Amino acid sequence: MQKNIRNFSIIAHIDHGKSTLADRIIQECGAITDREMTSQVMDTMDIEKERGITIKAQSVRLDYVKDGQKYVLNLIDTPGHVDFSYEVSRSLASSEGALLIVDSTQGVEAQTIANVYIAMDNDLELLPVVNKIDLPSADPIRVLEEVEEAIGLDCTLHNLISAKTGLGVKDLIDAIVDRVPAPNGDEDAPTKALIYDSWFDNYLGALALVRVYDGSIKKGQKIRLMNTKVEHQVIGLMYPHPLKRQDTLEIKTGEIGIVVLGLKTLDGIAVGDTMTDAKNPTLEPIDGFEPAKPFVFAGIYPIETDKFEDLRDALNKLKLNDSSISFEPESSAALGSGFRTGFLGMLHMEVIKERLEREFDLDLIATAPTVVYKVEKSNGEVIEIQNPSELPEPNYIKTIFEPYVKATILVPDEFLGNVIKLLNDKRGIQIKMDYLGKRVLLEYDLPMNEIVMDFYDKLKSTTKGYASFDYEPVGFRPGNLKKLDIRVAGDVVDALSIIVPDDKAVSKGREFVKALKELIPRQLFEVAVQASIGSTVIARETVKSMGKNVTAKCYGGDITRKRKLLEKQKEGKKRMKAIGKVNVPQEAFMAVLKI
Ligand SMILES: Nc1nc2c(ncn2[C@@H]2O[C@H](COP(=O)(O)OP(=O)(O)OP(=O)(O)O)[C@@H](O)[C@H]2O)c(=O)[nH]1
Repeated sequence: MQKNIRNFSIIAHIDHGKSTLADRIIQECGAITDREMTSQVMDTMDIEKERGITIKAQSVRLDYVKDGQKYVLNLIDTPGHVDFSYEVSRSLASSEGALLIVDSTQGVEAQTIANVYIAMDNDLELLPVVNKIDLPSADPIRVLEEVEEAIGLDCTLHNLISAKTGLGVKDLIDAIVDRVPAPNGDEDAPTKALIYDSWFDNYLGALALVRVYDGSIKKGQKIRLMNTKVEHQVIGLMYPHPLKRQDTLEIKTGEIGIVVLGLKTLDGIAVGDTMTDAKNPTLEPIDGFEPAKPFVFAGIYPIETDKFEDLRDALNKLKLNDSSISFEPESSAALGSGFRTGFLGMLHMEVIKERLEREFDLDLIATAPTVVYKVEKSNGEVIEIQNPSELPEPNYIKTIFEPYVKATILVPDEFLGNVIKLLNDKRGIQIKMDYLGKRVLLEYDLPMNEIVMDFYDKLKSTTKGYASFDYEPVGFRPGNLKKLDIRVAGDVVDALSIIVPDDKAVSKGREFVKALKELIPRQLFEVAVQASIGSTVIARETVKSMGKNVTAKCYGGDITRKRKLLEKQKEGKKRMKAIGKVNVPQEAFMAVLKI
């Protein structure tokens, strides 16, 4: 019965306690015993546990009794990091309400605001929840005032909780039942369901997590995916649960559930697509479908050239689970054969690289990440560039367009000057500036490439860690940009080319070669490191020759020490790539991020 269903999400800034609260709600509903409750059931991936972040949205169906009435609560966990904001918006679209969690010792942060905008776009009932009230520094009254001021949300009705101790959590669940609206789909209409997550299970194959809006999905039904237009048979249906999923024959109107389609890949099961009945389809898909698009690209190369096929296999396997990764073979004069790989953002890139190395035992070199540029050529043709080295010669280019984002930043006013200076350095354009007590809320348009570079680290260090930041893409704009090449021992190293604003080309070039000089180890000969634009050299540094054998110091005496040194050298080599005669370490390919 729809009137006894409550679909809700939890939104919060990173570390404000979403996962902890989700675990506590699950426990309170008795879905998991204390013994089963390992540390944070909702974060299941190893890397999630290690880094303490939520990458994939997890959902769970819970039973709850209030005033003698049985309710089904569907808790839809959302990822916390900006890279995964697409999944946040799909998760929120599947709910009628959201708990807005704010840490009582921190207050509203950039991501709180960004997520609230998404929730408001989806007309969700927002329940303000102030967490961590067990901490001595908790200041819930100030935090509630801030929520009212920054978000304009009426906080007369609110919940004060400690997700850690469980204080206030039962009252919160009662509030969910009372205040989150029940779904009100048309039970007799053709099947209409939103895929809001999909993943790959080694036993069951591709799985789609859906929210049913109208009609129902039945076991054995032939369904159609409206965007990809493919049809599949429903092999099985389950209700989601982090430990023990429950089989069912039907997912009814207003419910969420997992659809087993018996497919060997995730291809075509795109998050955001609408699932309907193949014979009696609904007329309109659920709107707002746009597939998750990679925004950041980097070259990934095996250090040992014969591992190219292994890398391809590994990427194919990861893609089964994560359809947002894209990759195509590319070859680099400097690095050999590898793949140009697309990611949702920097964290996503780090996670994938780490998984490739850890789960597939590969030694990899990654080039500095770059955004996608659109180039209008003199002949009118428009091309997309995922790799700076693909940029056509200047006389073939009419305009280069670069992607922009809308950035939301919250910063204590004492650091406002630093942050505005940083944003100006990063070519930011101010849209909005509002005071929020002792903090300032800034909205800026920024070239995305500046964020891919070390914007976040700089923001943190210039504000002693007190600023918070979130962003969303807002399309392409023309830029005055040039390609900067790096030559090592006279040869252009394609994997080190970058695209820079014209007026910063010289200073960037100087800093880049300085950084490289420090990173390229001394060789047996002198190595020139130069920056050039076209054929003009704009900066140069020299790596002096080392002259001596590293083991020479050991006088041939202490063999264990000598072996250790050689071992160390070998370790060092693992992460080096020979470019011509010069060994270049991994760090050099990332050096551009630090200038
Ligand atoms: N003292 C105290 N600590 C809490 C409370 N709730 C969460 N924490 C701690 O705060 C930290 C972050 O909590 P998480 O639940 O991982 O935060 P999250 O919002 O899920 O973070 P992401 O999944 O990365 O977005 C953890 O160390 C928790 O133990 C609370 O009520 N009181």
